[in-house]
Amino acid sequence: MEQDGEKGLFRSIFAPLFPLLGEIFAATLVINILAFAIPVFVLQVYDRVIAQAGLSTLQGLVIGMAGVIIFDFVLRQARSGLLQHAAMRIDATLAKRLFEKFTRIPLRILEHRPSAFWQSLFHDVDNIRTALSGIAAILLADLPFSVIGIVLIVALAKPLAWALLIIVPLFILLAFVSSLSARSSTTEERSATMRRDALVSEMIANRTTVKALGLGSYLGTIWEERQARTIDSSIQKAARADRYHNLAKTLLLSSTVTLTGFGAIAIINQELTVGALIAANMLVSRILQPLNQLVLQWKALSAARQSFHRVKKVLDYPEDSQNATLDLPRPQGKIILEGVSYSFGDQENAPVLKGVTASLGASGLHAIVGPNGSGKSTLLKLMRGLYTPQAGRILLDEGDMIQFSEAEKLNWFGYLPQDTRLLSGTIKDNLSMGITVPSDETIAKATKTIGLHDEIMAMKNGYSTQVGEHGENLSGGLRQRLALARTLVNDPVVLLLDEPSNNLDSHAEMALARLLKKLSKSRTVIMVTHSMTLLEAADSIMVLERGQIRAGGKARDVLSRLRGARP
Ligand SMILES: Nc1ncnc2c1ncn2[C@@H]1O[C@H](COP(=O)(O)OP(=O)(O)OP(=O)(O)O)[C@@H](O)[C@H]1O
Repeated sequence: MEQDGEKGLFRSIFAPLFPLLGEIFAATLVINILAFAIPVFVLQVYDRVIAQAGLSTLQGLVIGMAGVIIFDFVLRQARSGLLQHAAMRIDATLAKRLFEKFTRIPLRILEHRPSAFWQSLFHDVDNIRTALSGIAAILLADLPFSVIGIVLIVALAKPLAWALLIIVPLFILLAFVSSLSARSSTTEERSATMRRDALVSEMIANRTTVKALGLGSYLGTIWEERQARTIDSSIQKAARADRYHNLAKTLLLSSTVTLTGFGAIAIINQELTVGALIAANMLVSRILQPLNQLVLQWKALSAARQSFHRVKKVLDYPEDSQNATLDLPRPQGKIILEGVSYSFGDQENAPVLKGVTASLGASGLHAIVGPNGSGKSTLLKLMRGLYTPQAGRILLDEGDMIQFSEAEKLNWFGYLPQDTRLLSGTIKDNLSMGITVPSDETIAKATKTIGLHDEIMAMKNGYSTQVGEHGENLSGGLRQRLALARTLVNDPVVLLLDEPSNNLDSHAEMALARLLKKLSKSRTVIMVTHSMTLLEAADSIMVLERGQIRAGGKARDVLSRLRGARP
């Protein structure tokens, strides 16, 4: 099954390149035929020109060889160009597929792996391109044509042909053993590099905290250990590759001595001419050189093979459903939770949510409260369809959330995460990047609703203001309100807000409470909050504790019960 999938991906990537690969094959065939002209030339010079003082033959041979050398150069240049072109096309196809896949993989899988893992996949595509356009690919392309050399040796120097039966399999065995060793050392090196890169990317993402808390020396110790591991695995990989390469060189030298020794005996026995021995030696090295190089290049090929395997594995991950099967009408926005349970990862992890049952909306302002870690944010992500419950169902109106496509959920839900981040670009970019057909009117409508439009217009660059990486050029409060406006641009029917009053002062918090109350007249607004101002504006409150509903009902009743329960 796995094999089939891999072949399938291979075929789908290489099939459009068949005409190009055909040209590469033809060029390689001619290059390899031309390569055998030199040994034949040498044979002729020794056995005819020198033996018979045939200067005119020599003249003809030299002119012919000059033509061969020029043609060989032109063909090699053309083949390199074609290989580069094929590798670029493979890179472009694979990288595009990987990028699209990344945007479609369910959040649970994305969260399961560190960011360094996802970043390294794009380096994997680079690895594949480099291997396919480099010397390793040329060697592989040349390899099958060694058969021509073997046939020529049998024709020119029959008494030496038996030696090839020993030497060539020895080289193939060496290349095979070297490939096994390259595979394991590439895996070790990659895992060490990934651990180091994970630390570096976390450190860069949190550079303010690193600076403010003086974490330099703490992180420095961890970095040194990981960097040392990376260097160590790199050195070990190189040492293993060198060992096999040196072995291959020794084998090459031994082959020359063996062939010359037995060749000399054959000449003495008059079974071979001097020219044939020299030509045979040239032919053997012509066959063995690529095999020798291949032993060295195997680490690049092995790395590319493993990269392809990893990319393929990720391309096989499941996807969020993308396209709607029916053109459904806009829902009312009623959210029903039926015995919803959810746990992160393995079985031994205690479920974060246990049999949560509730009905929220349609319309109204609903709050979810509870201690830290009680599962509030997880429940909000489940309602947005970012996670799928392991037991129970979540319904939007009458429909199970599972059946809705990502496009439908994007249209119907506005979701504000707890840790809101903007992306590099302008204010306008950030407000319009989630909409299929952005218009200035819809953007301005959203910012006016939040009361942000005038504030943005008063800025020097207005909607063209650059927000910086993660929105760091803006104040926390402005970032939060822009993120809120972003949830409104699609005019969603359900608003899911995780701690919407984060970073807001009391004045902005009161304005937000009024705004949410107004919005909740025509849509369902569900918020996770600890803000008393927002809770007092809510219609209903659900209290979560250790993943279960401890209390729920009208906000007034729940608040008075909670106040009464306080010591
Ligand atoms: N992506 C994740 N992978 C693994 N465990 C997670 C993940 N997200 C949350 N958890 C765990 O699930 C539990 C509930 O987390 P959640 O963020 O839903 O709680 P919360 O009530 O929103 O907490 P807070 O009020 O602190 O934001 C916690 O124990 C948390 O460690």
